[in-house]
Amino acid sequence: MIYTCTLNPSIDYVMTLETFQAGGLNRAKRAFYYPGGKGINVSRVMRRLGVNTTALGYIGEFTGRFITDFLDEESISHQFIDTGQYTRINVKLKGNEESEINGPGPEINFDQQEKLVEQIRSLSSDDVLILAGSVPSSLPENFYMKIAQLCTESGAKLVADTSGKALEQVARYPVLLLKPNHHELGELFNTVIDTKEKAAEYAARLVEKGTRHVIVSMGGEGAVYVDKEQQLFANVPKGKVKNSVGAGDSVVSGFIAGLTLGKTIEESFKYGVAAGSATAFQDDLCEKRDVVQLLEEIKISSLN
Ligand SMILES: Nc1ncnc2c1ncn2[C@@H]1O[C@H](COP(=O)(O)OP(=O)(O)OP(=O)(O)O)[C@@H](O)[C@H]1O
Ligand SMILES: O=P(O)(O)OC[C@@]1(O)O[C@H](CO)[C@@H](O)[C@@H]1O
Repeated sequence: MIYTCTLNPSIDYVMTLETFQAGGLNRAKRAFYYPGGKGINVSRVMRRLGVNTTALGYIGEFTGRFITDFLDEESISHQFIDTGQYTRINVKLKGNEESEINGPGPEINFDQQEKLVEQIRSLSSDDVLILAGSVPSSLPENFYMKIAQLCTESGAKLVADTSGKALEQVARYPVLLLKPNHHELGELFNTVIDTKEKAAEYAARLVEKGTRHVIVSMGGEGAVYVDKEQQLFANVPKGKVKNSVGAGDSVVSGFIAGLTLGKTIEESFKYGVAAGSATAFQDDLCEKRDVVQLLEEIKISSLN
């Protein structure tokens, strides 16, 4: 079974405006409400691509119920732990440029932490766990590392889409897939990554540490894939970016969905990049037909 884990889910309250002026009254033209949080986005995209997952993590109160109702509606199974506190609402403003205000997380007490640890401890080597998004400040700083350790012990395959300290911690474990963007990868190695060659060079260091697949997304500049055998570059399709929220999550979803459906690594990488761009080009997350349509615009070339 494939599980996603979102420690800090959200309702994404997306508002479109002509322009956004800080310090003034702004009126939105349109507003959308989506269940959010990186792991939840991965569950939603994978479902659309024909792969079922179970969503894990913490939710609470009516904002949490909005998420479970939405996932039920989309036939996505979930086993969330109830925090008894409001799931946050993240505000996404789409004016002349995109601005985001992400809420803090709830207080997760020791019992609630242990419940998640138990869920993860019960996974087996047949399972994949996709861990994505921020860690609420009430959780120990090494919580991602604890999860990585549990997966290593059980043999469950771990996928992580994170940054900063959490990325540094999970990269010490034998992870199935890491998908930093080029800024996050640069931050990890205290450097600036501004070319595909440099992205491949630093991704290869993660592979040396034990990660099986690394994808470095570089926004509109393309994406790089590295494993022990190959280093690939994919261009991204041309189009108008309407919404970058969830684009990175869609890359993870497309790649893992591809592998699950029996595609080759190269095809799965292409599928991931197509899913990322298909999400970037529309208001909500991508639909399968949009992903398939973009595939022919993506060319894969070798970097080694
Ligand atoms: N200008 C663009 N044109 C086409 N596709 C894009 C563009 N920007 C982003 N994408 C798509 O979105 C994917 C992820 O983008 P990015 O590298 O910004 O990841 P990220 O920072 O993890 O994303 P997120 O905004 O979801 O956090 C890219 O690999 C690509 O498929
Ligand atoms: O605060 P975090 O956990 O880093 O990010 C949360 C978030 O911005 O990420 C998703 C897009 O990737 C959104 O659905 C959600 O609002």
